[in-house]
Amino acid sequence: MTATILNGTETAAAIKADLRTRVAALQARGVTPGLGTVLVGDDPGSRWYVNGKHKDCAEVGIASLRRDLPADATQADVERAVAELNADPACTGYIVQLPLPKGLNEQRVLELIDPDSDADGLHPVNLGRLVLGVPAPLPCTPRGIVELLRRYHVPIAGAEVCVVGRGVTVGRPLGLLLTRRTENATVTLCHTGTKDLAAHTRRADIIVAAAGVPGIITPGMVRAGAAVLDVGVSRVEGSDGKKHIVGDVHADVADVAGFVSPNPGGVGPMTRAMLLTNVVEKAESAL
Ligand SMILES: Nc1nc(=O)c2c([nH]1)NC[C@@H]1CN(c3ccc(C(=O)N[C@@H](CCC(=O)O)C(=O)O)cc3)C=[N+]21
Repeated sequence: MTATILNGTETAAAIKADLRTRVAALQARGVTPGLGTVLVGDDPGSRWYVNGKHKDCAEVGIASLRRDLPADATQADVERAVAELNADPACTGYIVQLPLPKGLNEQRVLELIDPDSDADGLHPVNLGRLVLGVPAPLPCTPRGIVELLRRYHVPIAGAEVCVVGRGVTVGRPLGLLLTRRTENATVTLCHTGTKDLAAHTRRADIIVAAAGVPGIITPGMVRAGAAVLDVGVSRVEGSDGKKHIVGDVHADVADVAGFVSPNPGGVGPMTRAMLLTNVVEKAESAL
């Protein structure tokens, strides 16, 4: 079997085209949604992600509010940037790019974000709302995964989903999202401490690999025809001495699976599209 590619780049482009129309409708009513970012330091990866988010905003018509702080910014500096964005009426929602440089109290910063300005859906109050089933901005990567599956008509309701990874940005909230009544999947949440990982993945209709362990999902662990989504982001040095991004899914899985998400070009672009969606939805709901 050669798998159908779950093309996140193409799907994200379609979502952005739809958002452009919705932003134009908002602007016609005098509302311009704004996305804020707080970036601390000069980690090239973080800088690249934040630049990408502002490029996306420009494409869709969302205003960009950027707070770039130097690597030696103090806890008070970061907290001031957060307080400014909380108070800025032009800021529909914002994110604090993670990880923050060492020495800064990340948890404290995240808790200072106004939950109603949290574009990431990662504030403790919004994660709590997800647990309770109360409307809230949804975490972008889990939402992007569900949206990608939907657009390729991969059945979710009643499906056995094996999530590999218990991280706060992907695995854990994805389990919560997929088990809501509206998604109605059965989820097994595995992680690097799972005794017999293959026994769990082999039963799954959908495998989401978000452990951050290169190649942890091999062809023998995948049921024929299953959907396999690769969310792993590991930077490893190639034979050319350059750093490359490698995912959690072995390339040969595409010979067994029914659907695979490429990496890059799969869940990453969907994450960005869902961040924009959260901002546009918030602006629409405030009308
Ligand atoms: N507050 C916060 N919110 C985040 O959502 C957040 C964060 N911090 N910190 C870092 C992670 C990582 N992340 C990615 C988003 C898009 C791609 C993406 O679009 N990747 C492309 C290109 C990858 C490449 O070539 O480097 C792709 O997968 O095709 C990747 C990674 C969001 N994160």
